[in-house]
Amino acid sequence: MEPVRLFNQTTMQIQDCGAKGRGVVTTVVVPAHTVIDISPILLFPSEEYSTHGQYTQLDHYTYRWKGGMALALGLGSMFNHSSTPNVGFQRDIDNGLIRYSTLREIQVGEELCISYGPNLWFPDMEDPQGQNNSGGATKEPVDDSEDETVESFFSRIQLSDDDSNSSN
Ligand SMILES: C[S@@+](CC[C@H](N)C(=O)[O-])C[C@H]1O[C@@H](n2cnc3c(N)ncnc32)[C@H](O)[C@@H]1O
Repeated sequence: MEPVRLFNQTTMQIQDCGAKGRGVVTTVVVPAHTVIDISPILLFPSEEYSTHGQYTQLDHYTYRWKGGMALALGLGSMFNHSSTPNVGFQRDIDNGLIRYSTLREIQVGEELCISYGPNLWFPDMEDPQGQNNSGGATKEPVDDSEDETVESFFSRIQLSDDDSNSSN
């Protein structure tokens, strides 16, 4: 696939990311803590999702949401997973939106990835030896408490630092 420039996102492109399929890549340096996308969501009520949606391609793209499962329209559905994400996201339930922001400075040509949480339903190509790399697990999308915000990301990093200090 040839990289596709987006009309509404002049600094991002969708491109082939090998075994992960399509992904989002930046064509400029993006500073840390920059909101890079706000995706409106399409809500599938719980009953409709459990009867139909979960048996379709939608199941690879939806986020857990209050009252059902949500499809992020636009760029939000194109972010691949990384266990060391460079993008965090925050659900805005009241407004039916997901906000995506960078967790660190991102360089030209880097892929933008979010964390899907601990229960992956595919083998993780970014982390083949990873402990969450259970490929084929039942999909269990992250819930609200697991949203990777800039704040939660940095507090998690802080915890890891503490852990490694204590084991030294
Ligand atoms: C929300 S979609 C992301 C966009 C998708 N790559 C596409 O081309 O439409 C999620 C799917 O992307 C693939 N994917 C995402 N992150 C991956 C990773 N780290 N390793 C392997 N596959 C990944 C998996 O097939 C997953 O079901």
